[in-house]
Amino acid sequence: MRVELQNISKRFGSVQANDQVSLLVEAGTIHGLLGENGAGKSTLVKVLSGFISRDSGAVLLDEKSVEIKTPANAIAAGIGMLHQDPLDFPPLSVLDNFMVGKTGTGFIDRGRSLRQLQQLAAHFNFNLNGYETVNNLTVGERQQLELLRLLSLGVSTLILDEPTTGISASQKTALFEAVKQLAAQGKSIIFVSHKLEDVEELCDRVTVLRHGKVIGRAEIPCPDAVLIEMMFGRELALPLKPQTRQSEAALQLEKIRVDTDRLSLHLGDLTVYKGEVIGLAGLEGSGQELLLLLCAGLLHSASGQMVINGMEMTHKPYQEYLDRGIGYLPADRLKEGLVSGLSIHEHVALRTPARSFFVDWKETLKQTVQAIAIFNIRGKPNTPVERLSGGNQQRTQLALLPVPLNLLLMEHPTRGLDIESVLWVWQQLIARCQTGTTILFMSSDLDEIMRYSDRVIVFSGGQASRPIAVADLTVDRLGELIGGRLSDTMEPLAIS
Ligand SMILES: Nc1ncnc2c1ncn2[C@@H]1O[C@H](COP(=O)(O)OP(=O)(O)OP(=O)(O)O)[C@@H](O)[C@H]1O
Repeated sequence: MRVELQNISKRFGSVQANDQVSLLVEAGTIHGLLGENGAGKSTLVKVLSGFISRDSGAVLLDEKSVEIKTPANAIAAGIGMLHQDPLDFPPLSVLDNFMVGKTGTGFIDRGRSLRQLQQLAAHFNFNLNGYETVNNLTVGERQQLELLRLLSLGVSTLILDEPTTGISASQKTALFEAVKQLAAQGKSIIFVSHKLEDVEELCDRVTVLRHGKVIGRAEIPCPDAVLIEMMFGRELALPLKPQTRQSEAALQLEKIRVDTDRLSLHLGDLTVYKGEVIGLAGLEGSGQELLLLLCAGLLHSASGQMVINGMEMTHKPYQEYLDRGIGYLPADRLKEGLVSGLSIHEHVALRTPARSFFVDWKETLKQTVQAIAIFNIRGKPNTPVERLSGGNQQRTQLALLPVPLNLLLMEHPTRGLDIESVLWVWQQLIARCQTGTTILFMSSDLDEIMRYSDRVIVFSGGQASRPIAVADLTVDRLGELIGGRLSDTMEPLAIS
């Protein structure tokens, strides 16, 4: 199906999110939509998929004007969207989720739906069990399920909003294979992404948005520098991470065991040094999150000892961790890091230690204005955090970190951020390391782990490898280590 958006405009209060945006996607092609955080990409695809109503402009499918006011209208018109955070029902089974949205002659045939699910899954090489609860699936598997559901509803235009964030390398390969197959069958695909390597691999052409307007279009292949110049209006330089000398210990762990309902984490002896950056690699749920939560004081160990900056911290209350300058940056910015409904100013007030019973709103407003300027946040003191774009939410989280910061624990620090924000975030973090902050971070982006870590620990099923110097690794080797069994490939950091 040929999809055309003509002069779409959409305003949110004072923000012109889309300003006369036009986009043409020919049937059988994959069209990339690029742009910095807040450029207006999600707004545009939400207009097309019926989640947002436009102020003006037109949508044409196969050259006929259509009115799309709801997601159901969009599905009826053959347009489906795969959201970055799957919009499914986690307590229900895979099959129940697959059947959502199916309308028929009164009752739905579960047996037939199951067969359809199995056929589609086999066709795309997805490993989905209809009776599994969606809660137990990885983000990648939930995405596969949603893709099959949309296909079973007969969509001929598929929108993918940053689909490679949070999925494993093999899931990405399977997804890309499926998307290429769908395009070859004549479906039109819109691919929203920040990752230029993904765009290069998948797309036929791209449209670049900046400040709500179309800034340019390009055929792929196209040099990264040209796309970056279009997205940001300038060239970007990679921040360099100087090598850290291993002198003073910042974090010492001894024979740690952490037990949760899902997983037990076993760690042997580990020393991390002041100013060091340790990358935690592994499939999601392999234990790296538990290590971060333990070091942040948000989870207690069942056994073992933890010393941070020379202080015994095992089983100390959370407030002590805050007092010692230990910061934690969760991956889910809006659920765990920030409080939806509160403004940037209210967050700064919450973070500021109270000198009296009353909040000093004048003083905290001054601090907020300063933080907005220093961290280059696109928002006003009274902007509710959920209205900020992903990159600006991350800048706000960073602005709220304690000073001084001795130990920083981060889950996916740059997930969903545009390239400029990624570089900016790491510039700030490297500067912090040079003043003695130690960083432990987990990421599914192996390039990020290789680029910024001094040493890498690979996790698998609750076990961790000994730290490996990045100089002794390549991205491919790291991928192999993540995919393999620890005992086969490297020395584990397990309790002896
Ligand atoms: N519901 C909303 N209410 C108010 N402002 C909004 C709303 N949704 C988006 N905006 C604003 O519209 C602008 C465009 O946002 P949009 O989410 O479309 O950008 P994006 O290119 O998808 O960004 P990102 O890459 O960070 O997801 C931003 O300034 C954002 O803050």
